[in-house]
Amino acid sequence: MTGAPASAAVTGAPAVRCTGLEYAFGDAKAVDGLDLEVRTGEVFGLLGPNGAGKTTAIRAITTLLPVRPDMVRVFGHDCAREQMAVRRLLGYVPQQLSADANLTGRENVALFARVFDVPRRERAARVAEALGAVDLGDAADRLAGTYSGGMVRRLELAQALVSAPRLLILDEPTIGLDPIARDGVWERIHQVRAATGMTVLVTTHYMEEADEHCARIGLMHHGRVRAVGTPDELRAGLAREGAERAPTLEDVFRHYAGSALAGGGGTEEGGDFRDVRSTRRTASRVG
Ligand SMILES: Nc1ncnc2c1ncn2[C@@H]1O[C@H](COP(=O)(O)OP(=O)(O)OP(=O)(O)O)[C@@H](O)[C@H]1O
Repeated sequence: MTGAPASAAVTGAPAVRCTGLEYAFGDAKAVDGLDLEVRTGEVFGLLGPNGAGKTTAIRAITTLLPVRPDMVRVFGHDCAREQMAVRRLLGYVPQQLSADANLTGRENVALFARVFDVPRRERAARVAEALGAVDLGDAADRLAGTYSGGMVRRLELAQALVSAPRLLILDEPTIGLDPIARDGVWERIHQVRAATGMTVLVTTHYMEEADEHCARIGLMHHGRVRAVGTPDELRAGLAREGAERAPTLEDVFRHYAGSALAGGGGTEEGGDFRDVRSTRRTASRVG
């Protein structure tokens, strides 16, 4: 991938800083005093049960939901006052399907390149580069509607990467995928991150995925982060509280959220475009 764009105006600032972030839908507080810091260059996982407020927090960070000044900063830029500056630094893969089944992979990514203002003369090369980075070069000219579930997610990853973001935000990128397709998505994320130094903020229900792929994890429950640390720190923290046996991350989660998270799941092939659409519809209904 092309290297990250010029460094942020405010050097030394964390990739994301939320300070007392609140967001309510009517009377219902979806995010309720969230404090969160995502360090530059790390993969940070926001973990929590349905309704914990993960997606709402993510949408506030992406500037898709309005927030008050000084509640959320991205590389030092205030999400309330400097929305465009924030957006220029972001790549976002939402929970909802963002690829169009009736366009080819290349056309889907090209559309994002236009929306994100990739200079016209660089566009074709950047689109090809993004598709190559997620291993879709050979399938680039097929309709996305013919892709498997894993390919659809990788296509959405390419859409988010085409603008060479400094911060990639992924909302449950592997939901409904089989373990092989999940690994395929993560492999590409790690490759691009290693090449560009981009920061990754990801939400997931999958404990084992967070354990394996995230440098640090924030456990979210009822609109707030209840515990934060590396997976080892979180386990060690619970052990110090007198757990009878060596605690697992699942134990840590139960301790803070009082319930379990989802385990594995998905079909062997990672489903197809329609499966992805219906899994995510179901997921958003459940939420
Ligand atoms: N558009 C909306 N209108 C009203 N309430 C909403 C809306 N979006 C989310 N909520 C509510 O806000 C709370 C937090 O939802 P959110 O989607 O942020 O949680 P989540 O942790 O992302 O859950 P999931 O894992 O299911 O995606 C929930 O109680 C949810 O029902």
